Amino acid sequence: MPSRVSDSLALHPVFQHNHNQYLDLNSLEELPDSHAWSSELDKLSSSPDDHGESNLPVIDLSDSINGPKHLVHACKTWGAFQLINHGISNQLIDSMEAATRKLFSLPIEQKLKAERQEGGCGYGPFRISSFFPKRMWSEGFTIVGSPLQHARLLWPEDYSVFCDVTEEYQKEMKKLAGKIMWIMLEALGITKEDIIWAGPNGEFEASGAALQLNSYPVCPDPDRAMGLADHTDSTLLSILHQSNQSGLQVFQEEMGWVTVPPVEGALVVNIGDLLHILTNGSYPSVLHRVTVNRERHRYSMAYLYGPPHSAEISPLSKLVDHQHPPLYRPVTWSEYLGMKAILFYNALSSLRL
Ligand SMILES: O=C(O)CCC(=O)C(=O)O
Ligand SMILES: [Fe+2]
Repeated sequence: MPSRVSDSLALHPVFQHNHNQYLDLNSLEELPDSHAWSSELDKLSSSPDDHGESNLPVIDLSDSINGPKHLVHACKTWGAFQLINHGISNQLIDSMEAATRKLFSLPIEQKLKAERQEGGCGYGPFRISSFFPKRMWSEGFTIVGSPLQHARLLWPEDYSVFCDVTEEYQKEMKKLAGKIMWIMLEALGITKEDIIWAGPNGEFEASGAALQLNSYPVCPDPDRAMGLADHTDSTLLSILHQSNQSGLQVFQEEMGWVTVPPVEGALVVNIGDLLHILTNGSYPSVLHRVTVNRERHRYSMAYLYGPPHSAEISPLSKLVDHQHPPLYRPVTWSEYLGMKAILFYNALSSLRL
């Protein structure tokens, strides 16, 4: 049984890319055939229905009267929201974004020194790339715990700046994720005693997480390319910072694909599959994807938050009764990552009772 998130990422490797996979996207003037995406590759109709102004709710975490109410409504109807006044300093977010830009601006040969091995941490394409015959217009960097080992390969002389900001960012994100969890759960009548793995103080001390840094270079033919194909996250929830460039879209039943524009100071929160299971479907996970553009390089930082590695996640007993039977069988995060690596879109439904 793997003991950590990084071990289970490594145990469930994705398609092994060879080096010519790593075209330097920044230097291409035409879209290569390998990256020419066709609409059939998307699960849902992929016409980029840009609804202009997003209606994704913006929630003010400092508003203790209305904030929680609006947050819960957003979870039920959208599976996502933008969060402002979340307490993470602009300075920390800016420093983390600067570190992300610095990383991706390294020459490709340098980035490949920290190439992701066997599906775990490091530099490489998105893990979900294996499910698609075409490549996505993006590059990623996955961090679980300390990035020291990889940062040393990238910047032998000067790795501590990257490590310090990354560790501080992860620490703050973990606190924020725990806070959001309790707002969501308390609204459903769940208390600290109901979730053993929340720990004695309900602080989710043993929770697991990965920090996924993403880069979407300027694209010569954005209408035929895909930054990140539609997917749900295999998390409890994910907290995303997007640089000042739109591209993220969430799928909403009535509206189709809706663009989530960057809002000054806001973090985007997405519900993942494990919270969907835990809440017996009350908070559905949200399908999302990323489009690219020809004007500006886009970056994002996704904090992927999950339960302790071996905790069994199943619908909370308080949310289950005769009228509401449990919809999913128990699963650990590790097991679920393994299922997602094989079944992808069908992983969640394969757990249906
Ligand atoms: O870049 C984005 O906006 C989204 C990234 C994302 O969905 C992910 O890393 O899972
Ligand atoms: Fe995602």
